[in-house]
Amino acid sequence: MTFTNYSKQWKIHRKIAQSTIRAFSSANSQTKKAFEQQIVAEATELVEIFLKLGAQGQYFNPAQELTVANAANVICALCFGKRYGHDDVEFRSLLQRVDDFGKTVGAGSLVDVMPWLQSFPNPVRSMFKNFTDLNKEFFGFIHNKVDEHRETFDPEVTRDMSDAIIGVIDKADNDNGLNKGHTEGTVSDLIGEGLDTVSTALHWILLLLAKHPDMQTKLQELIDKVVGRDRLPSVEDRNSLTYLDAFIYETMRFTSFVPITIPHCTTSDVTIEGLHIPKDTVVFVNQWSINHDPLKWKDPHIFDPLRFLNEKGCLDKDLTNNVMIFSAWKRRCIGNQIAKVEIFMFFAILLHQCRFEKRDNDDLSLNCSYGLTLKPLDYKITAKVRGK
Ligand code: HEM
Repeated sequence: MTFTNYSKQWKIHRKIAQSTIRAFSSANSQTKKAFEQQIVAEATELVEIFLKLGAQGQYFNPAQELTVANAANVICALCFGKRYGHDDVEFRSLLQRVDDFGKTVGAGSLVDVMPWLQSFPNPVRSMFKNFTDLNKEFFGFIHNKVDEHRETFDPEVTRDMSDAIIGVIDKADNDNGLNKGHTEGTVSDLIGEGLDTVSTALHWILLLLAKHPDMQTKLQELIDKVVGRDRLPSVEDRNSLTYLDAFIYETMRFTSFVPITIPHCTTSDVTIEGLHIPKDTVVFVNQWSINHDPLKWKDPHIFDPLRFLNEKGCLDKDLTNNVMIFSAWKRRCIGNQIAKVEIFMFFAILLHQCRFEKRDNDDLSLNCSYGLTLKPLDYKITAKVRGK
């Protein structure tokens, strides 16, 4: 779906994916609760792991554990009904594939503009071949999982998103033009898009928390006032924790960790502000530039979550709507709602339970590695338990 052209069939496909996500996250109060509980369980385990890694003031790189907690245990549980342990070999290897895919795609390829480079041996051709091999491996993994689901499919019991999608696409009576290949395609879109993005957001959030201890203190004072120390934060607390959401929006704007969207293509000749773009031209939305436009943002290169709060401490909706990270219009990300809930819950629980600190003489670089998402360079922090 993600890489298909706009068409009637794509519209049906997207609708199916959207309603599957809704059915497992926000369709009614029961699904909302189940989704939230799943995140709480993963975030609580993540707290334990961080505290263990940070025992006796040791410093650690949080990257892998963040990816496993979010990716393995939230997205894969939704898609496959299976939760993976933090040391699971099968899962670690899937994560490696997704990471390599991100790096290869993000590196850009001259093959895009000079397809004849594929015809003779050269470094660009090798990279393109790697990319093709990675795709094959990743789809092989998804294909096996979906096939296991097909073999044990029971129309009376929908165990997870894979079952739901099989039910609507494979077993559908009506001829909606979709076939079994679209079932695997939908599952791989959800896994592929949901894996890397949310954990990258959390990766930046931890870095920025450790880099700005004064902000971390203010966030923790607020969370203690609203939630107290006797229970964990919940989604219901969100309206009273606007500073947390402001911090999340500012992280998304400031880092713009999905700097450009998936490639799109003009469906007709178009002229924008005098610039002629012919039909079938590949175009991208430059989200980074929108999020750093000095005409829209005061001091765009300064990290300042308070820019999103008005004098009453409420979120300024006009400003939060201006943050461009999920793209816009017809191809806007369909996982944006679950992503926001996931990020908020992980962030709130980690903040409530731990204090994150950097080494005194470490400035924590804001430079990033370039892939499909912009990730912080490896950094180390420690986590200290927050008392009652
Ligand atoms: C912070 C987290 C996330 C960010 C920043 C993000 C961002 C994006 C962006 C920029 C696009 C491309 C839109 C375009 O090409 O114009 C996209 C597409 C998509 N995203 Fe997300 N995403 C996130 C999380 C998720 C999650 C959790 C899921 C699903 C479980 C998901 C599923 C999708 C799908 C299926 C598409 C393709 C939509 C289409 O082609 O119509 N995303 N996302």
